[in-house]
Amino acid sequence: MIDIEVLHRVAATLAERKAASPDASYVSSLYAKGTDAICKKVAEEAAETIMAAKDGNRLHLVWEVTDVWFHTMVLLSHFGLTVDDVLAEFRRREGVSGIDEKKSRTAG
Ligand SMILES: N=c1c2ncn([C@@H]3O[C@H](COP(=O)(O)OP(=O)(O)OP(=O)(O)O)[C@@H](O)[C@H]3O)c2ncn1[C@@H]1O[C@H](COP(=O)(O)O)[C@@H](O)[C@H]1O
Repeated sequence: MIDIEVLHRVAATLAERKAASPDASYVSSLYAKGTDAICKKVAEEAAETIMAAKDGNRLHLVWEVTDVWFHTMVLLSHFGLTVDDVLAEFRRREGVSGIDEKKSRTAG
């Protein structure tokens, strides 16, 4: 199993890119364009993920999901958040059945 340290290293690079020139860094250029542009990339990569899945292309699916993860990490970083905030939320939800959680929303 590949460890998740690569996500932490990428997150650290994303934080560093806040001080970089948009001319020299794709991530800095996204920060400079702002929230709407970053969200647009997330939406584009999500659409490409759907197309890869519908084509049944497993390699493209991995590429596109990686693009989605990467661009959502840029979005988190833009808001001062990191992959650790998402991992903490996964930890909070761990073991809570999605079915039970949905039922609890309407209970009472
Ligand atoms: N993981 C990635 C990563 N994944 C995808 N991409 C880029 O995401 C961009 C968008 O992908 P597209 O297929 O939509 O490309 P495109 O059609 O040319 O983009 P548009 O013209 O539509 O904007 C491409 O330029 C990819 O190279 C990434 N760019 C950077 N990283 C990581 O971020 C770090 C910092 O990158 P820089 O800021 O560029 O140094 C890198 O060291 C990597 O670790």
